Amino acid sequence: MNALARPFSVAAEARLSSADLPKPETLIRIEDLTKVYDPKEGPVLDGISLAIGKGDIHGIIGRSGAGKSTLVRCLNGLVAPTSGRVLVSGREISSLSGAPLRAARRDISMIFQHFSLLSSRTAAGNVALPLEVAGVEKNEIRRRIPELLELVGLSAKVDAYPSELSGGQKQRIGIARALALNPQVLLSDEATSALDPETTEQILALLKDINRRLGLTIVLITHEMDVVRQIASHVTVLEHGKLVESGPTFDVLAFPKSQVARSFLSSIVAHDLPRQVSERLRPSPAPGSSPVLRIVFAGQAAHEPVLAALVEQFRIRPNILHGRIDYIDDKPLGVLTLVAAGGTPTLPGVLAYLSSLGLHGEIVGHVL
Ligand SMILES: Nc1ncnc2c1ncn2[C@@H]1O[C@H](COP(=O)(O)OP(=O)(O)OP(=O)(O)O)[C@@H](O)[C@H]1O
Repeated sequence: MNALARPFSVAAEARLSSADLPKPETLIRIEDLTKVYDPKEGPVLDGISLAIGKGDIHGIIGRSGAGKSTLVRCLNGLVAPTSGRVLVSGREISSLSGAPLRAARRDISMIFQHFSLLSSRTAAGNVALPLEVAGVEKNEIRRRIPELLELVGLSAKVDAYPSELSGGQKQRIGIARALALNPQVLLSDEATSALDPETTEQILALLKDINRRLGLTIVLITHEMDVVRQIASHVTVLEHGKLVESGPTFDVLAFPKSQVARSFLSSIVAHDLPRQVSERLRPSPAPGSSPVLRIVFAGQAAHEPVLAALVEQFRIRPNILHGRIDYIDDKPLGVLTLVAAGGTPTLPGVLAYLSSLGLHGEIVGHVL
């Protein structure tokens, strides 16, 4: 297939945005959640309301100190909110304590950045731990361990101690342990932050696979938008304890409103200009210059013959510089950058035309 035609045709799949699909059953409901640790510091979480669907992989992203860990710890009752409610499967976690809270927590397990494995126990011993604490019979534990280790691809390491395992293998054990009691929700607190990019990709693929096979709902906190792009079906952006943006990952990343989400789009399109062009790029038009136009193809308008319209309607001679497709939640997001020769006088009309199609058009600069 012609590489330049690809953004148009594949983007058609994006028309089936998750926004168009029937809404899944809500598993986690967060209602007007506020947390104040120190009244002198103000709220760390400020009026957060959010619904997370059953079977979703929901990314919570924000800069350091935005309140991500606090929010996730409110979901399993490790942190008690100052006001507001958290309901998981209709059960109000934020009102529980003691034995009922411990019982509810069996349904909501967690994996951590530094794995939190017991160094004195083998892989099998670590996976057995939650089963032992829950009072599961020895025979049943013996049956479950190989099953769980197989699920995470580590059957061969049953007798290995954590010191004999790589970071990725330790996290696999952490995941097997977290799944031991068949939870409905898995919370992931920066679970790939200590891993190299290749191992991160493998662990994210494993989480996605487990999500699909078991229908497990995953809530993951991260400061890396690329983790969200690779795995999350939905994303919530936190800034200074406030929810600033939330929705299907594709929609948030393709049409970002917050600075955090916008910076992702800039990062995937920032390096797409050939050096000969970027060096000649000027912020303002000059006599004889042509604008450099970047078009982001996403959503409804993928079937429109945009390039033909630029030529016929706006008398532009497009010179394609770069085309690229990224996949977000398995949906394509296409970016096309071109010199719009002869297009300076009609630029406002071009941008209005793209906008009327729901496409994002942007003037990157001007070249002579
Ligand atoms: N137990 C606590 N007592 C007092 N303040 C706390 C406590 N836990 C977190 N905070 C404060 O709450 C704010 C938000 O912290 P939190 O860990 O929730 O943010 P975060 O987005 O997860 O940050 P990071 O990415 O750095 O882990 C920070 O200012 C932090 O110092």
